[in-house]
Amino acid sequence: MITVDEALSHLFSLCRVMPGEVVPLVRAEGRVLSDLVAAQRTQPPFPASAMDGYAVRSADIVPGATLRVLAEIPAGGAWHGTVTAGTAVRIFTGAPVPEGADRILIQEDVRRDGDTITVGDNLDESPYLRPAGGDFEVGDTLDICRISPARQSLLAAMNIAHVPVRRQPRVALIATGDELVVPGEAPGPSQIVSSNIYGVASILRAQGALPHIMPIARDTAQSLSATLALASDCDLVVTLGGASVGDHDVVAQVLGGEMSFNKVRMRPGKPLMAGRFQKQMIVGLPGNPVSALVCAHVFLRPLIDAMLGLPQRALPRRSAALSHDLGANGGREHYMRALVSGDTVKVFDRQDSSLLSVIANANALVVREPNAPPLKQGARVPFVPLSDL
Ligand SMILES: Nc1nc2c(c(=O)[nH]1)N[C@H]1C(S)=C(S)[C@@H](COP(=O)(O)OP(=O)(O)OC[C@H]3O[C@@H](n4cnc5c(N)ncnc54)[C@H](O)[C@@H]3O)O[C@H]1N2
Ligand code: MOO
Repeated sequence: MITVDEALSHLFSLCRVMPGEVVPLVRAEGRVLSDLVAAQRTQPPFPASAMDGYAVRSADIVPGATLRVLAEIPAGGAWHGTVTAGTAVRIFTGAPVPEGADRILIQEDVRRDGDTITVGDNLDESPYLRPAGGDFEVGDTLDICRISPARQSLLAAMNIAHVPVRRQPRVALIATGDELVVPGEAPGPSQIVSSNIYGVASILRAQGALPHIMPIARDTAQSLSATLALASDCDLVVTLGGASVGDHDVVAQVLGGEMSFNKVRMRPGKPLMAGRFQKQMIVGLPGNPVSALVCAHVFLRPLIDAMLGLPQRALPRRSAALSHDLGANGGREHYMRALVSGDTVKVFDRQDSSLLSVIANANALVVREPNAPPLKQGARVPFVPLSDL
């Protein structure tokens, strides 16, 4: 058995970075840049007013002073004169600040009477002037990253209408097992509803992949091979179940010999396997629903990031204080379903890898090293967040 870190390194070396494509800016959210992108313009392109008020010379601003208003500049407008001693220009937020002015006096601080303003006596001292290039300069770059909503707006402001991104990996998901039916179907007396695949698909989608749920493969080599053939145009195949040592664990039987590894010293998730089969990358997840979901977080999320050209690294960890004592760990790294609130974490009592109702209420996986000793309430433990906390 290999460690979780070793398994991740294998996954990174098995995968290939996706080719690039260009998408319209409106389609770029959540995608990953394939190249750094350079701003096509400077923002603001001119010194701009940050408030509605009057462009003035700060030397003129003393309580009670009167200034003559020369012109008016709305956002999008321009005035090519100069603000000289004793004058002001009416200006609005976002408009270019005229020559000579070094301060915007907000309109709340003046009294206007025809073409004259009188400076009030309780002044807001901020200059309210945004210098040209205060946000970014032409040629400034956005490095390779996932495009968040804010970055999408930044790209727009940089005047990037078409964005170079990595193609989204198409991931075929194949549930295996004679006991499975699809949700909505009437299960036979010894059948259950296939469940883990839907959560795994969501995890992949959130990471930027395009999951495709394939027909259920039955526990025969022929059925699995036929379903694998349907997935031949996918960038990654993920099987669920049939990975362990049983007589009917068909994934292990068909693919096992070809895999780079087929057991990881972790709990849940021991029967995880991965390799290349007929040139295609395959990851075999264990069938137990919680094992599949935990492995999707711990392995598939970093794998998808690596395929998208992002840094090869494990999920980031945080830490919190235990709200109770916790027993010693066994020989496998344990990813325990837990609930973090504020700076404390409660590890759920029931950790069986079949319990979807438990992981459904978890927002974190507390990570216990192999053979870790018992811990007292208040001890800090590392955890992997499963959702925004
Ligand atoms: N003698 C041993 N038995 C088992 C071992 C072992 O080392 N020696 N490992 C155990 C561990 S750990 C796990 S995890 C499971 C994983 O086995 P498989 O990957 O072969 O999964 P299956 O046997 O196909 O299924 C396990 C369990 O999960 C249910 N399942 C499967 N697919 C789905 C699905 N799509 N949706 C919902 N539930 C699913 C299946 O019915 C089984 O109950 O093996 C242990 N055994
Ligand atoms: O390793 Mo299994 O995934 O514990 O149930």
